[in-house]
Amino acid sequence: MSTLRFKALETLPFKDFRKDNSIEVPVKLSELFCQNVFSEETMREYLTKEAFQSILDAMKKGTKIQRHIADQVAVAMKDWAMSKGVTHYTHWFQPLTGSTAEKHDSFFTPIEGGRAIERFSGNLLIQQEPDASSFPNGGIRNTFEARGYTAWDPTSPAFIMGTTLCIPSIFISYTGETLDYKAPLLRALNAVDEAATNVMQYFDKNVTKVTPTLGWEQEYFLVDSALYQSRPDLVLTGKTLLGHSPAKGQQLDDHYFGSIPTRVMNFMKELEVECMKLGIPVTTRHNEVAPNQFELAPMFEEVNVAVDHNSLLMDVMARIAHRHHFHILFHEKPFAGVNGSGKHNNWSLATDTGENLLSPGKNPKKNLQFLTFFVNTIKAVHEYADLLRASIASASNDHRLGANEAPPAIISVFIGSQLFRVLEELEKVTEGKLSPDEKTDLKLNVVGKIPEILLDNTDRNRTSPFAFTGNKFEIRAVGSAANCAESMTVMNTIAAKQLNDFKKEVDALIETGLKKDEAIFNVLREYIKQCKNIMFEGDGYSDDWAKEAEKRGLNNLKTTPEALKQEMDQKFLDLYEEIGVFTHREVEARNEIKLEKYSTVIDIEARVLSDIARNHIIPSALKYQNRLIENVKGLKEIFGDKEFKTLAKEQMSLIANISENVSKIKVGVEDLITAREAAKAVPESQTQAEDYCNKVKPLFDVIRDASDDLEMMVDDELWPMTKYREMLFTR
Ligand SMILES: NC(=O)CC[C@H](N)C(=O)O
Repeated sequence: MSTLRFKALETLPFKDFRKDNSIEVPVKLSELFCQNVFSEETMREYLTKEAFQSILDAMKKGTKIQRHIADQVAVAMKDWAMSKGVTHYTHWFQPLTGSTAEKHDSFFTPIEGGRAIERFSGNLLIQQEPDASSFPNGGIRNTFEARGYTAWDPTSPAFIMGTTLCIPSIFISYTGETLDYKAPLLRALNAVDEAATNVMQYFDKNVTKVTPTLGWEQEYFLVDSALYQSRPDLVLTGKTLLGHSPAKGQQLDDHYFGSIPTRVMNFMKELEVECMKLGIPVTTRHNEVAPNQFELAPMFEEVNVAVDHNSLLMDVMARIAHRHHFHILFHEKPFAGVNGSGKHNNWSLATDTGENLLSPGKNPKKNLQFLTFFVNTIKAVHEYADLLRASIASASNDHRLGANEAPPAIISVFIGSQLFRVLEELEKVTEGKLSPDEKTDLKLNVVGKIPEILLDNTDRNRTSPFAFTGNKFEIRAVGSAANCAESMTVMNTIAAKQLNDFKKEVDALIETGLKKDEAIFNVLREYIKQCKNIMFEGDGYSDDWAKEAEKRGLNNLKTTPEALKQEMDQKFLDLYEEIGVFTHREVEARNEIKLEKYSTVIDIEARVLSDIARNHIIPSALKYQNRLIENVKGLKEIFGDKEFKTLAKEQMSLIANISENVSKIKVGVEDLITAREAAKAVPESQTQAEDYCNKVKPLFDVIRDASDDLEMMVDDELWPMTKYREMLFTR
């Protein structure tokens, strides 16, 4: 028993340090809230009135911060941070690598006479110039203009991690193109603010700002770190590339919402304390459906801050997990045969007068307002479904979509049968002017009924990629490893475009002499007719739905390369330019980056799988086969030619079976290597990704099937790979 698997398992027998790693948690978590954040309250304390007002204006109205104010803010930030033991600062940003980036610089500055001081200035706060040549740029940056800039985003508060002051920032190229997730998101958020505020003038002239909100739900797996280290596939790819499913998985539904294992609870508690200090308002924790799968969710926040908080959280989670001897898996499908992990994005729009625009109100006017934003959102998804699909595309999410409570790749909208009936009523609204009777009927019996309906809206559909859940839309298709900024940029861009179009159409009807409400009803009626085909209430996994969706003209972009190809449609390029979110060049660059990433991920998986198959699986299978051969030989020696044939029948069939699977693996690996090399040599990224998807990836199954069969034959004591049972049920 010399394999890594057994060494890892030996460390497990629940040594005390693994069991009791609990920390003291104050009863009032609220006391910790924002302790490490340069929050509004802290700013009020540390800044002059003028500087404080200027930051508030920047946050709320997007006004520019003047240089002398930035200097004051920098000094205040430094003083506050130093009072908490901070020595360094960093522009904290989110490049297209998928993780966060930080380069720490010290406040320490030598001055004349062998002396030194701690210094931080407005210049350094506003802009940094990281050596950025190694970040993904999709060909935007040539090496001769390799500089990139990070610029302070005053709309997301600075925070302290360890002994470093982190300043949320955007990341752009020397030539001004965005190279991160935040910069385009901010553009999309501004666009939807403007569009929604304009539409709100029909309903409430006091509204001067609309802020999109996001509440994400983060699903994840925890695996004992020793077991994790024993699986080269988990370490190098974040997922298991082989492994027979255990007899017991999630069939009994006994993990979901079950009592949280002590060691996990200790991890969660420490995590929550850290989140509180960082101002991440986490409120919910529970066991998810798959064994060793969990979820954490905060209160919703403004989208920009929510996105930053999610990126920050993922970083913090990984670190705290290590302290509890866990490794956290954010991969969307680390284990075959059980649920994968999503990051459902709950999206809505909030006004500066305190209203949620996707929540129906107390009177017919408010309900028409609700319907306006509700129908426009559905219409936006209808028009730009493929873009939404592309925003959630990744090699890892491909494994998750379409099974185990994750939605399929066909984008549809679920609103529940009762709201669906309301829309059907609205479809019947008369064209042009409405009679007084019809108006009253609409007010009382259709629009007026909405609040009641929603009170009773218990419909849930876990197979829907985009579901209305009473006062928000839940984008269920987003993967657990994704940066929510991607889907949020698309969501807010398409909502902005749709609301702009709506405003134009309603205004045009008002010009022809219709009353405002009549004009709105008329436009909504047409929208409902146009986008009915994207609404679907049934089972998203059924073959019937795939057929029906095709009839309805909805795309079923099953794989990332298909989705990314669609992203380059002229309609989408024009949309981005019109709303001012991306230039054509930026979209092309991002598309290129995603394609390259896809191919690279599959390439790495192919290599890891080949290595494991040849260096771990085949040798162990042969070792066991040799044992069997020895056994057969022994039987022959003892019992003689005739009798041994009956006695050794099982062993001989096993020997043959092992050989068959070993050859399948051997041939599979050879084919995989050939296909991988061919795909690697393809120069054009789209074709290359398609080759990796269609010619390389399918070969994984051949190897995996043979290996998983062997796992069931080979003596447990000789099997080198830590088993699913061990990874999923060690807590
Ligand atoms: N209960 C749930 O909502 C499960 C969701 C599922 N884990 C997903 O992949 O999205």
